[in-house]
Amino acid sequence: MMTRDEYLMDPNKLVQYLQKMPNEFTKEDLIRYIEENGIQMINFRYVANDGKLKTLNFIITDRNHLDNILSTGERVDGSSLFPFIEAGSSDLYVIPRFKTAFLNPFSEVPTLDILCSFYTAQGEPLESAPEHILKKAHNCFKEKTGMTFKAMGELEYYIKSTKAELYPGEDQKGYHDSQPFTQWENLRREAMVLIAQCGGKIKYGHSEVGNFILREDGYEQHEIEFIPVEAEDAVDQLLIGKWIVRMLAAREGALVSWAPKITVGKAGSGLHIHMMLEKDGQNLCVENGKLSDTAKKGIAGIMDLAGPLTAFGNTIPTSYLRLVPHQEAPTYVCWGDRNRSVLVRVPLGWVGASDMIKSVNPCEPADPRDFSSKQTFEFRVPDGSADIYSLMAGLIVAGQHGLEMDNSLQMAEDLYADVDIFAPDYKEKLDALKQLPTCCWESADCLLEKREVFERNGVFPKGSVDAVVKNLKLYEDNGLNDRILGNVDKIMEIVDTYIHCM
Ligand SMILES: NC(=O)CC[C@H](N)C(=O)O
Repeated sequence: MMTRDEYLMDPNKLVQYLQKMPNEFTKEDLIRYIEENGIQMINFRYVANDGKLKTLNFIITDRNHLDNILSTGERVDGSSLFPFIEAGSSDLYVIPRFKTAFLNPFSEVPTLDILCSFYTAQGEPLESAPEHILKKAHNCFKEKTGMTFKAMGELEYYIKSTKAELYPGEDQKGYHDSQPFTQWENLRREAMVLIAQCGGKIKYGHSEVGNFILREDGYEQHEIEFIPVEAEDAVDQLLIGKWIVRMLAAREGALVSWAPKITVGKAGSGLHIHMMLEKDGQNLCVENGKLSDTAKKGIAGIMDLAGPLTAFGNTIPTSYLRLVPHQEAPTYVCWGDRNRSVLVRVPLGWVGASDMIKSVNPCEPADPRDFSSKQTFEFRVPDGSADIYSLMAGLIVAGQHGLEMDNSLQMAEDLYADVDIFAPDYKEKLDALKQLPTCCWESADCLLEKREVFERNGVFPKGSVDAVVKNLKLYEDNGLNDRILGNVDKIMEIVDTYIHCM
């Protein structure tokens, strides 16, 4: 086994150490690591209200300066980062979270990046910062339920292809394509390596359904999926993942888009979130080989708040072009197993998998417990326009809401759909189901209607719900919503001009 010292002296081992002992990593460890590994720069990275990754560079020339920034963070202009902060009293502090440190894979000189939290000039956490809201939501969840909320995201994106003359793939049939039918597998693989080096836990990567080969400037769709970790880490990993994919694409002169929909009638890009509820290291989503009541209650909470959750997860007009039937995106509030037409999907249960494995590899009988530990439930509504910190906080609130509601199990039973909900013989049941909002305005109204649930226990401060609502309503007020929804044939140009999403 490597010792703490050996880990800290090897630049490539930093991530492994931090994953083992994240909370024991001190400022002294960091300084030692920086000095022993010849780190020349530090980047503070943070996310304010627009969901974008921000950067502040420091060059390390003097030990006192280094000690200083690590101890007290740095002052920044809050009014340029958060719309609700006034220029008159705008100073904020960004304080590095040591356990998030990673070696920047793109820097010219050895550089350490550290994610930061926002604090006020009085030294209090900035209540309305999404990262802080997420922490509050998770702490409250842990305290009230005794469980840990784990999650992982699926990053779906389009990347612009150059014309593939030799091996054009088939339009909208890109799922799990291999090179050379897909042009950007290398970039995806490189991204996976770099994300892992920066601390991301990845499950797999593959090419997705949506590829447009009929256009001169075709697009290919890809996906990178993570492994469940604590909610805060899951979000940090998605943030870094998006940044790495975009950086690699920029290096190739290729455009990456997280836009929810780039052509109507073709596959959109989602940001599905899988969730898992854990206690003492045990996944509580499975009980006696079946989906547990705990998981069903969590699912009910998410269904009950599905409308308001779109306010955090589907934040731009094109988000609502994605939520249409027959495109593997949800439109109605219901849940099911293995079913991609529903709002919450319970992926393939692994009950019985032990026999399956034994029959393929006779000498490797599988332990069924290994499979039940993987069980998650997946919220399929969000897309790349999500402010992922607020969205995750919202999901935690919704999960807790479901565990506390009296009628959760009844609701789960009533809203269970075991078939394709768009099949003709399901019509009557379909008509009885609640629909998701169809534009930003409606999602803002849904959030306003349920704001009390999100504001409960002080998780979302009042001003932050208002800021989310204001942003959503702006699209109607400035006419962008009408321009997009009234010109769906031109959506590509409009999307190109305005929105490629965080
Ligand atoms: N395989 C899938 O689940 C595809 C999802 C789909 N691209 C979406 O918009 O959500």
